[in-house]
Amino acid sequence: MAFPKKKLQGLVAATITPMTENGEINFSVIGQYVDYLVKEQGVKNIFVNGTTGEGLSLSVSERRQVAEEWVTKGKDKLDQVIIHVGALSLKESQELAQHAAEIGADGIAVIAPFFLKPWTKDILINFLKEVAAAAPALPFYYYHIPALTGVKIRAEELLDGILDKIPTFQGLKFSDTDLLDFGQCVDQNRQQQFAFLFGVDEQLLSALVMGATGAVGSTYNYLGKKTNQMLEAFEQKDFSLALNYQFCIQRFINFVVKLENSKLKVSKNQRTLPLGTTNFPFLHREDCLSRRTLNY
Ligand SMILES: CC(=O)N[C@@H]([C@@H](O)[C@H](O)[C@H](O)CO)[C@@H](O)CC(=O)C(=O)O
Repeated sequence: MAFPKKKLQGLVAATITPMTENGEINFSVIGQYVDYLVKEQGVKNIFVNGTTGEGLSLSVSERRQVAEEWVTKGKDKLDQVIIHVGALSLKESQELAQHAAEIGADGIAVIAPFFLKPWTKDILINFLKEVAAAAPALPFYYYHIPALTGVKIRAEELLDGILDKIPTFQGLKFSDTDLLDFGQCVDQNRQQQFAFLFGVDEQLLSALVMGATGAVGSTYNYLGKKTNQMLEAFEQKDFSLALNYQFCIQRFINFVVKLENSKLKVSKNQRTLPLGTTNFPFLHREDCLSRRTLNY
C-alpha cells in the first residue's frame, strides 16, 4: 500500500468547477486556479467535485475529466488532491474511485447516498466499504454533511470500529455544526492518526479547540490567507487574535449570506480568475459570489 502518506492537515479548498457561459466546463483556467490558490491564498490542498464543485450535478465523464485536470495541473504545486467520488450508484462511485487511483490522486472522499438512504450505520459502512475497496491504495475520507444528504447517522457512531471495515480509512470531513458529535469523534479516536477536517468555515475556531486537524471549505478559495492567519494565531496560542480573525471571517460570510443572488457583485480588484456561472441546480449564495470571478 502506498500510504499512509503525509497526513492531510491545514486548509483544503473545496474547488469551484469553472464553467463557460454556456455551461461547459472551462478546463482552461484550472492551471491558473492552482497558481492562484498556492500563491495568493497559501492553500496547497484541494477537494475536487464536492459540494462547492457541484460534483453531483456533473456527469461521470465530466467528473473524471475535472479530477484529471486538477491532478495534472496540481502536480508538483499542490500537496494533496482529494477527489470526492460519492454518487447514488455504487458502481459509479467505484468507477470514480478507481479512476482517482489511476490518475494519481492523493485520496478519495464519499458522502452517504441521499435518495434511497442507508438507515443504519452498518448499511452505510457497507456502502462506503465497497467504494473504498475499488481504490485499495488510496486514503479514504468519509464526508459527513447531514444537512444536504439527510443521512443523520452520527459520525461518532460511524467511526466506531471503522478500520475493521475500511482499512484505508484516513479521516473525516465533518460539515455539520454538531460539536458534540465532532468532539466525540476526536475524543474516541485519539489513538488513531485520523485527520479531522471541519467543514463549517465560519465556526472553524470552535472546531480547532475541539481538536480539528484541518478544514475543508469553499471560503478557503478566497479567505485562505485570512484563515491561515487564524490557524497561525491558534497555533501560537494567541486566542484573542485568532478570535479576531474568526470574527472578521464571520462578518464576511454573514454579509454574503444576506445578499440576494441577483444583487451579487464582485469586488473591484484588478486581477481576476474567471469561473463562469454555476451549474444547474443552483448552489449557495456565498459560493456564487466567489465563483463568478475569484478576485485577488
Ligand atoms: C454546505 C456547504 O457548502 N458547506 C461548505 C462550507 O465551506 C460553507 O460554504 C462555508 O462554511 C460557508 O457557509 C463546505 O463544507 C462544503 C465542502 O467542503 C465541499 O464543497 O465539498
